Amino acid sequence: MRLAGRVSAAIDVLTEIFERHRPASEALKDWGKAHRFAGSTDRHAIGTLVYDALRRRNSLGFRMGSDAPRALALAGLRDVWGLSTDAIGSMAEEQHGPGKLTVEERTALSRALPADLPVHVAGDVPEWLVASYEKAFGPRAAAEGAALAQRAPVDLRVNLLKAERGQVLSALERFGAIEGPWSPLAVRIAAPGPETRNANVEAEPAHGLGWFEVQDAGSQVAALLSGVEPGMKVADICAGAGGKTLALAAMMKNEGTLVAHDLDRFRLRPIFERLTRAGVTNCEVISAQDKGKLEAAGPFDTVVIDAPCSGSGSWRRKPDAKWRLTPKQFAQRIKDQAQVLEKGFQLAKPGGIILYITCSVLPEENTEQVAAFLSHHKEMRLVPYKQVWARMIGGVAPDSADGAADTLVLTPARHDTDGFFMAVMKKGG
Ligand SMILES: C[S@@+](CC[C@H](N)C(=O)[O-])C[C@H]1O[C@@H](n2cnc3c(N)ncnc32)[C@H](O)[C@@H]1O
Repeated sequence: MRLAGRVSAAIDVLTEIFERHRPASEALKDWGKAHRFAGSTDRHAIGTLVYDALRRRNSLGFRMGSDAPRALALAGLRDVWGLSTDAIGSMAEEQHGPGKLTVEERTALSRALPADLPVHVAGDVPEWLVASYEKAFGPRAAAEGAALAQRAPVDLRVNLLKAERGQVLSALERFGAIEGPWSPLAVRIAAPGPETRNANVEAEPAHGLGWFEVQDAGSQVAALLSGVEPGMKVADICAGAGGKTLALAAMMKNEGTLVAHDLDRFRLRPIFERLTRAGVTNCEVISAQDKGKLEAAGPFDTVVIDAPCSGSGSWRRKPDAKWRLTPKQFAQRIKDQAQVLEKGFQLAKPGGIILYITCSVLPEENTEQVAAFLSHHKEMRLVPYKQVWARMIGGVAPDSADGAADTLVLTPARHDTDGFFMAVMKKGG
């Protein structure tokens, strides 16, 4: 396929996503199934344009005066792919292309945008969340939003139960793998562009051997700040597919007890295969159907709560979720977090640690949630994250993106990771 055909396909996929409220990944998969003639390079380029347009829906829509699929795709070619208006115009008129540009489209594609764009446009943030962004980041709200609207690299966590970082770097040399930021276990592969294919690292023998897992460097830091050590009794009570669980098991060197639990047994399902591949031998998986079993396994030295959240810190990777989130869902997540924090409190032993994590940058889910929890539990206190960082990671800990002294917000703009929040809390003692 030539670019013209790929752009038309991207417009069709965006239409499907908007009109039928489909997740982008599913809409793209279905398009591929229905157009078997398209090769993997075509599918990759179409997917790249779809995701680029979704990440920057507000700013691209502002440029065009419309956020219709065609407008977003054309503006994406201009603002993200760097094509000139003339190049877009010629492409559009080719066979299978999206059709001749109108005079209005040409004007919109050629104009310079004003410097003082509102935050929801400059930062590609849903308008109803601007107040939250400003609460977190003050005058840097737009810059933080804009960084969350860029393509993201692929980060891997080296599994020390099976390999060293040097081995993984060598195994993935042809993908241009380099050391990732902050975590001593992080390996990074640069974000792919339209012409550079995604590194399908999970198809590599080194992945099959359990040498690494795909995990953002920020998520790796979150696991490290749990402070867990070999021999401890640890519960990961929102384990999902086990991203943090695997990291915790490696930190424990398979010594001690690790319990992985999740309310949703379907989310938990992939954990079994992942634990086996990673060589984890000290983990017991307890689903919500095993009534009373989690409580009976406690109390725990450390309870890790990787809480359900808006996912705002992952919007580089799941940009459609950014526009799908509703105030009602957001309010529900906040209630869920309060509930799971209570559960964690019950499970932690006196003197134990609770690590509260979200993959969000929004204060309602982060500092405000923790403040509410601490106000109900006078025996809980925050352990400044820099103390734990010094012990577990070493070197100078970065400042939190929201300026907080004791809790840490990592962001793409400030730390070159996905957005994450972590609060380490101690129960009495
Ligand atoms: C952010 S995801 C976990 C991601 C996972 N820890 C990882 O690293 O891949 C949050 C999880 O919390 C689970 N969850 C929500 N409410 C819960 C509750 N009250 N108790 C336990 N798990 C809960 C959800 O099913 C979801 O799998």
